[in-house]
Amino acid sequence: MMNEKQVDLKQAALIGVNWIPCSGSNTLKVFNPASGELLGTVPKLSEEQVRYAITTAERAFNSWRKTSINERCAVLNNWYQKIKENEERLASIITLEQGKPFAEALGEVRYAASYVKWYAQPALQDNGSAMPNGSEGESLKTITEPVGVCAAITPWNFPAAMLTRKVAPALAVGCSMIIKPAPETPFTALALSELALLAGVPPGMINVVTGDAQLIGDTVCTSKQVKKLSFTGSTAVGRHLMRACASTVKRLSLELGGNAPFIVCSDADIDKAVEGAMQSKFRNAGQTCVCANAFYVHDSLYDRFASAFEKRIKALSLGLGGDPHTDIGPLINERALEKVEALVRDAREKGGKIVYGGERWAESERWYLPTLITEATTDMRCVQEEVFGPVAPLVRYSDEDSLIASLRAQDTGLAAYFYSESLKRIHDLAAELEVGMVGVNTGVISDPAMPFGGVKSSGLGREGGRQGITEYLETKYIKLCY
Ligand SMILES: NC(=O)c1ccc[n+]([C@@H]2O[C@H](COP(=O)([O-])OP(=O)(O)OC[C@H]3O[C@@H](n4cnc5c(N)ncnc54)[C@H](O)[C@@H]3O)[C@@H](O)[C@H]2O)c1
Ligand SMILES: N[C@@H](CC=O)C(=O)O
Repeated sequence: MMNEKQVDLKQAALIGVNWIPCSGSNTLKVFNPASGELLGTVPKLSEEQVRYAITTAERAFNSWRKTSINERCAVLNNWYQKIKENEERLASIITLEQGKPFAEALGEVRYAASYVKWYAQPALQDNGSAMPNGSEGESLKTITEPVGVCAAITPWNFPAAMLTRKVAPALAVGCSMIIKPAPETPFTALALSELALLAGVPPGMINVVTGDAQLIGDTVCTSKQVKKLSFTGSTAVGRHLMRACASTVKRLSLELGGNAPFIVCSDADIDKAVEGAMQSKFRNAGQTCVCANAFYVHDSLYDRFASAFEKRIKALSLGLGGDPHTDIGPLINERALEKVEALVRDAREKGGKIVYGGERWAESERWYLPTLITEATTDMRCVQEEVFGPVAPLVRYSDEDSLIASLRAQDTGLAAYFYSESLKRIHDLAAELEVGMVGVNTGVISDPAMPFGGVKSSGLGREGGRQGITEYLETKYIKLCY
């Protein structure tokens, strides 16, 4: 892994071909979550500068939309190659500003690149249809057109993948982008955008605006020039942006918070379930939107599952992201740590048994110990809310129908996981769970070729797969009489 000097962090915003440097004290400071050290700064753009970025994106859109699919896909392929050639550098930036172990950061860069490669396929694009049996003298058809200038607001937990998952399909169909990265992790977005320019993405097609979230959000949401907003982040901010977009009736994609149940059915293979639980819970120290949140374990194998899970959790090693032995990095900031502490305190007060962990790491206050809570109950906050940390509450259940009914009543609906060896149960449960994505006998579901997204308050729309393309297209119906 490289250090901050070796990776040469781009401390600027990007509008068109211009890198806007920091000036004076009007800057955002970016810290290394593992050490608290200042990594660098990016400028806080003014409203006028954000408006200028939008106009620049509109100008770029007006020529890029006329290019051929093959030309656009060739540029995306070049971008993919540049990302691959720079994967170690990009992964180092992610570890420095986000904290995840370097191997996970490298995994994220490859995952991010896979979206660029996926959307570089011309055959994915639906170019409309014709009605075969139109009446004599008329033709009925539809064509698709890029929606126009788009805005992407992205979170800190997957600063590379959440960006390419939006930008690649947008560019593929001809849209330009204004990107607002999370203030904690702007350098990954800036490095990816620099590589896009080097790959031949025309200036203005990708603009990175840094600064005050509220100001940038209000400016893009109320701009008539911006035709679509794609947001990934918390449900609270998603709701706010949805309201702000109402004035311009903007197209919206919202990838919001989850609370994924992980069910271990009475006929589950315990070893496989524990393996899946480890992968699903502790990736990025639990700071993943599709992380298993609470575990619902059938009474008949609760104790065996808990003891095998405990053994694996105790073997996790905490440390710096650059250390190849590290499984768990720091949490992103003090606010995140305090939230996890509050949820564990609440579980303890309500009778949860802290079998392992339950506090900050003695060696550094920036890490939270991987934590196992048994005898968790559904009234606990760590079961009801998205923990976003390395805490695994285990709820005991015996009646599957009432469990499913209570999960269906949840407000969130991003992902769900379950382990079972019965074909009938697999079929029935996958249908009954009210979520956008289901993992059956696996703890890992993400794939660029498949639609990612949630239902209920977990969001609107899908990213990835063929569906990810249609989010950036309008359909036009043409009736031609001759
Ligand atoms: N469904 C998904 O695909 C997905 C993926 C990753 C993360 N998430 C969710 O994101 C959350 C964690 O990320 P977070 O803490 O960065 O979320 P967040 O909502 O606080 O921030 C996300 C982005 O929104 C920006 N933002 C905040 N307030 C804003 C405002 N008023 N106007 C405009 N922009 C604003 C932030 O600066 C950041 O760029 C979790 O809930 C997680 O589940 C969801
Ligand atoms: N890690 C997720 C994104 C949300 O955090 C993914 O698998 O795409």
